[in-house]
Amino acid sequence: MLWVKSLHIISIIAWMAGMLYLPRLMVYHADAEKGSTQSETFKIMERRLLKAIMTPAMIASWVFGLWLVFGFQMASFTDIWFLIKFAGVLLLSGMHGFLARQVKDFAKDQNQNSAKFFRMINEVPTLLMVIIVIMVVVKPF
Ligand code: HEM
Repeated sequence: MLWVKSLHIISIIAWMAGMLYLPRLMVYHADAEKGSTQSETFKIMERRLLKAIMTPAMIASWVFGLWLVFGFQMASFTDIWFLIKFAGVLLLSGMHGFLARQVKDFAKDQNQNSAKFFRMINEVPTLLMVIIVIMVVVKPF
């Protein structure tokens, strides 16, 4: 079980690193001139971060997390802390999908959102992470 938990935490660190960094890249990308070398470099950085790191890390986080639940009965859907954590994880996964959509829009030079928008969006994964970690470690409910 501790091996699976370690793999769970390792994959979450990789996923979260991307979830915190990708919107930050977009803050700068939104202000870069379309077609400029800088904008093209951001496109490559965003695509690689998403495809090579974030998506595999998200899948691994889910696999190891669900393994802890169903393989080792570490949590139950009747535990309030777990329901709150699970809701946080669903929102985080939704945010991942939203960012993947933004990467596609940037790749087509069709981004409509401002740097300020991405700066605000950048806070969402941080907030969700705080809630999720408190739920799973403190288990206050
Ligand atoms: C993807 C779906 C996920 C599922 C099904 C899941 C499920 C679980 C379960 C059952 C445990 C063991 C609980 C315990 O030790 O009592 C656990 C541990 C943990 N999870 Fe997740 N998790 C998921 C995603 C996440 C995410 C996104 C984060 C952080 C942002 C996270 C952070 C942690 C941490 C830090 C631990 C270790 C807690 C401890 O050992 O005290 N998990 N997870």
